[in-house]
Amino acid sequence: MYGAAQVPGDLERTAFRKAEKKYKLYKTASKKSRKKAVETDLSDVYDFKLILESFERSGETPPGIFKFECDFCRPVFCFEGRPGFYFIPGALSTEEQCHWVRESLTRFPQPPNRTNHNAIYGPIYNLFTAVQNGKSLVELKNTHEDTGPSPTSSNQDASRWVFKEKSDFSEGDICNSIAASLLLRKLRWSTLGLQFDWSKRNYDVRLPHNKIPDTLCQLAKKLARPAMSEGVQFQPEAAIVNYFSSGDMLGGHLDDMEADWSKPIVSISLGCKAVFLLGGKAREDSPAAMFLRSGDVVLMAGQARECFHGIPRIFTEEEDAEVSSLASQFQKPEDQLFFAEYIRTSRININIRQVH
Ligand SMILES: O=C(O)CCC(=O)C(=O)O
Ligand SMILES: [Fe+2]
Repeated sequence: MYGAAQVPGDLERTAFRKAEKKYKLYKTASKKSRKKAVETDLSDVYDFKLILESFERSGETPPGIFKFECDFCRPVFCFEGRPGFYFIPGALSTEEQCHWVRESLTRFPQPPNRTNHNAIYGPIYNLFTAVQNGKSLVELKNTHEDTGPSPTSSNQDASRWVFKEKSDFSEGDICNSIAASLLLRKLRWSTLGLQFDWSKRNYDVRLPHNKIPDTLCQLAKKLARPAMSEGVQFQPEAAIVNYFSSGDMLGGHLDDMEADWSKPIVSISLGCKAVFLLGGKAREDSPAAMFLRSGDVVLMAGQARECFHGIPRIFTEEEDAEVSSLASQFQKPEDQLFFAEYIRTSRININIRQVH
């Protein structure tokens, strides 16, 4: 799925790679002033917010795009010549977006769900609470000390990582420490339901897991409807949550580890605006670029499942991110400000899959 082996020379030459280079973030080299994003030519990027507004005014769509006829409660758009790809602009209300941002930062990274931090620290419980309380994850030298249930249970004889307040430890007692706020910044993915094993690039059904939360399951079933055949229901079994901060990208890839490609991947965008590339079945095919905003939903089913896609860019500068109205919802009570602070410069993508 991600980072499949490529010959560097070939990679540079493909149309997909060219588009990635065109849209990725470049910063000015200036040492004196704050580094700024170099301006990107975004004139070829489809903007479904504008397409929706114009459709609501005139009933018309731009060349190459049509409104998909279905009984979904919001307009769904498709590209001519790209079957199986559906774009639902503004599918989630601001309230729903807030809810899923909270869940993505609090509940989704909780064990037995795994995150990119597992490999280094073992399972970490209550990361977001630790951020709110200004804690650090510290590696204790003396592992005989009884500190109660450890956030890491993987290896009792080796080091133990526990959250502590700065005032609770002296540098001599510990080997290493990392601020919880930094761990949250470095959170890159979490997996829900059946656990995806990145090293084997497959689902490992033997790994302990919880079912996808019921509310997410219900939402995904509803959102999947435009891409489902009559009388068939989407069965969410796994989800990957991607967390992006400034400069992060998701390289062109296929999601091909699910058994039935007629079933869609339901992909929800939250937070900062991004550019999404939808390519063809080969990396040599020119991709279409489109903005993804908070609340947008994309479905990829059937032939679209065979198409390379990726995120070359997220916009974290205030003037481009289009996230301030979402962030302003997290004002009260006081502890909600951590969500606002996070989402102002981050993007979260929840993509839900039927595995079998
Ligand atoms: O972040 C996105 O919108 C796309 C994510 C994606 O393609 C994936 O996780 O497979
Ligand atoms: Fe994907």
